[in-house]
Amino acid sequence: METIMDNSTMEFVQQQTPSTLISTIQQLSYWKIFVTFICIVLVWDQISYQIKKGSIAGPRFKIWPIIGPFLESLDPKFEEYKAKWDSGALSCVSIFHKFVIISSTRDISRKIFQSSKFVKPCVVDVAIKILRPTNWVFLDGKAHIDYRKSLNGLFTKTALAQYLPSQEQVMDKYLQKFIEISKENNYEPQVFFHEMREILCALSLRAFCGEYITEDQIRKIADDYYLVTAALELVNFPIIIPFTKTWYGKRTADAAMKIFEQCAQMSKDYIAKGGKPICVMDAWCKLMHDAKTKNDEDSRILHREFSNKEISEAIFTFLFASQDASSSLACWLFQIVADRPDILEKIRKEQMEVRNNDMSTELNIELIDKMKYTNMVIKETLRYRPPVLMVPYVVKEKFPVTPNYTAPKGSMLIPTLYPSLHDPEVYENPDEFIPERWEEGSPASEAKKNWLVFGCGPHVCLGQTYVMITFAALLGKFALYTDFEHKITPLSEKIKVFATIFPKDDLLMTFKKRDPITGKVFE
Ligand code: HEM
Repeated sequence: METIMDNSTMEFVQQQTPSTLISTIQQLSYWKIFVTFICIVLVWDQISYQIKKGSIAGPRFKIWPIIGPFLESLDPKFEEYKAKWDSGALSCVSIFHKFVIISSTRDISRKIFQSSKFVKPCVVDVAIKILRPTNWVFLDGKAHIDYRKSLNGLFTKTALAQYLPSQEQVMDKYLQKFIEISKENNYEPQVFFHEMREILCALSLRAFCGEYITEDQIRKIADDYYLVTAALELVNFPIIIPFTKTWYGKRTADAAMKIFEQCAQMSKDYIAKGGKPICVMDAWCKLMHDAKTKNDEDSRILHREFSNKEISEAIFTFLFASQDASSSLACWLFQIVADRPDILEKIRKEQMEVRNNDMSTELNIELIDKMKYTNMVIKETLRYRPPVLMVPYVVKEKFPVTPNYTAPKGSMLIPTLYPSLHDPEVYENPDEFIPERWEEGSPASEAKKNWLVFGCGPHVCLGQTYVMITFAALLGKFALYTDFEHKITPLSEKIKVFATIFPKDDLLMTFKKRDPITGKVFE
């Protein structure tokens, strides 16, 4: 029934309402105000979630009000991620005020990677403090593209060839070390997860800083680096409080960058004296040095004089980007190859052939180019167990991801890599490890769009060629000079998520000395 009020009644109500409201509020206890406020926040939290969610997959309501699945995110599980990817091409969760959208198809993931107008890489708040706000990785748009152009030259095949001799020395040293550690443990399988992280850190630091960095400095950075990984976990307190994870992480990063600054100056001096580049820093200093004398405007802009601080921050980002992903690859690669003696045998055969059975052959790019089968094993490992499962981006402005869904500004948009790499239409029996699927001209090798291991678009991995070359060299040498065994446990094939992914049993292995010519194994 409609109620009709005359003018005088209306005036009365208008005059009375504010004071009635104030007196009603005055009569409310603090407790009632508090409860009302909480109710409004809870209702708003649910409504805001519904609006942002729209038609995409995700929990019908925020089961845990406000916090969402925060507690689950403290201990991420691969199986839970997988269930999320399987739930829809786009799915969502909301944790506190953050709305997170996950894409699981190849084409939507590629679209996100390539839409720098709408998205930029998303980092946890504390990363800006640890990597420093001045760091190049936080650049966006044209500034980022221009900076990348000046760095791309440090990771070309020609440049990488210069770093191989120093890397080979590191491989030889750790080969002996792995054998000694195993011998001390009577060749009983033991956890090799930490050793894998250490060798990868040492390999990177030698490639990046050459001989300017000492063995002690390498060991110190390798030992402490896990503090940086822990500080940059997805869920961490954004303010740096003394003696917390983030504080230790920042301290470690600052100490490493101080060392890199000193190395940068040594490299500049060496190149100024006409030295030949043998590491990333040298290659960078040489580009800067040559640009000064070149009559080429572009090259002078790209290779302007970078300060030692800038170089040190960039080198730290290389270490940061490589350390976890490369360690993950190393763990899976050694486990998988050790568990498949037929594959190991083929690698050994190829390694002997490319060296013409001459064990004095030193590593070089031509040699690595010939390691076709070894390369296929590495590619298949990256496909089978991609170290990076997802790459978080943040939406800069409303982004029409599909014709039916627009991602709201400020939300987190996460393209995933795993589903594209396990797509049964491209990779037959995707959950089986089959290096031969990478033969030239095969469906897998032709499906370039599915190869998202290193991302795609303007932020595509700077180190991808470095990864393929370094690992072919590493696996080849270990296959020739060691006999390695892996102890299979029920957890070996299970995936543990720690920034990247690792075998859940932390890789139980043992290494014995092997004669590459006769195949004789020494105890
Ligand atoms: C198995 C090892 C590695 C994997 C799986 C991997 C994967 C990735 C992925 C998925 C991205 C994000 C790409 C995107 O957003 O489109 C990335 C970025 C990056 N990676 Fe790697 N990476 C590896 C090793 C390395 C190494 C060894 C280096 C350095 C030498 C490196 C340097 C970088 C850098 C600097 C970026 C950021 C590039 C930018 O923002 O412009 N990565 N990597």
